[in-house]
Amino acid sequence: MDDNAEFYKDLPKVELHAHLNGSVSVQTMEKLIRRKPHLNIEHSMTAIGKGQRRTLDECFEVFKVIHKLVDTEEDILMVATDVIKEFAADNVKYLELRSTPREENHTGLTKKSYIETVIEAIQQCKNEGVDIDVRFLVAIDRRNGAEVAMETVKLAEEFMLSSGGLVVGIDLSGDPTVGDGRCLLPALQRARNSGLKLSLHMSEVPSQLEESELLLNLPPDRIGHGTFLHPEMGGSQSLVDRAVKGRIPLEICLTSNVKGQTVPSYSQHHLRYWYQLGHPCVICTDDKGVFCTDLSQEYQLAASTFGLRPDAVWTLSERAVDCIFAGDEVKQQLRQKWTELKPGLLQGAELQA
Ligand SMILES: CNc1ncnc2c1ncn2[C@@H]1O[C@H](COP(=O)(O)O)[C@@H](O)[C@H]1O
Ligand SMILES: [Zn+2]
Repeated sequence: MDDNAEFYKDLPKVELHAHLNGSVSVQTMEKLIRRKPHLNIEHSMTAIGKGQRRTLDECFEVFKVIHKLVDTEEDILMVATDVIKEFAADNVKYLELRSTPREENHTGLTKKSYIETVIEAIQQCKNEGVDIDVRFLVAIDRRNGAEVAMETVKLAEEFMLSSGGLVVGIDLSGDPTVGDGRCLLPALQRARNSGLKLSLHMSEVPSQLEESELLLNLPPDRIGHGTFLHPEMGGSQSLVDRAVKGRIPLEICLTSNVKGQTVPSYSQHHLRYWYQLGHPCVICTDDKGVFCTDLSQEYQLAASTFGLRPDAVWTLSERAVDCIFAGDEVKQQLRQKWTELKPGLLQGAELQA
């Protein structure tokens, strides 16, 4: 069954943890490099290939290189439309993209026009009839501190009201070894009060117990990674209890965690712990471009690592619908889609299993 790549590809999927600039494919990267030959950037600097590992620090160096290549509205429009179409081609039916608005003085890019451009890309894909529902989370880079975080939340609030439901929440991300989550609490609290949903990277590295506790108090609507939350990883039972009690879904990014070396191997991934608890876990890519993966491969990896049969894989993708930030109407539409597709897909897969 593990060789049955087609099943994973055909499986309708929900992607909830995808950083825009980490999701840029080789094909799009080629176009960007051609646009900016003077930067002397090579492919090996923008992606981590099969079997390769990097430290998390090195991963963040990769993002800096990509940011040099993506610094105009034109670049963002191309990157966002390409990324959306690639997810759609992988049978992702609902996608929440996240990205950190940047300003670039030399190109005239502003944080506002950055968000506008991503929204334009989403709308263009919709108008072209691309079969995917896309929403946007405005990202806070923890490295930039409290003031920028607050400014980002205010921008997100504006766009939540003006984007016709496309901007649905806030992401907290960035190098987990830099900055203090504590000072970001007022901004995150404000976002929550104004109706923005919160997806927060938490305990991606060890020794963030105190910060994780404070963030869990908000509480977030979803947790990114949560690698070191549970006691076997140096976390604590009270953190686990809190996540379990609130049924706060975990966004699980297998390849990202192993290639970034926060998890030593797939079989030791914390998905095992949380899945066994029956806790909501959503399989995601994180940075499909940087880590050279796609969502189908991530599902296949989860299945082969943890011995999941096709019906269990189906249930994983179906339950992901419960965790989206868009409203009940969208959830109903997606559930309908899953119900229609189920018989054809599962019968074939069970026969091959
Ligand atoms: C590998 N694990 C990770 N942990 C934390 N933050 C990450 C991340 N992967 C990506 N990002 C965040 O996403 C940005 C790139 O996309 P955007 O420019 O926002 O579209 C990175 O600069 C970082 O802030
Ligand atoms: Zn992430």
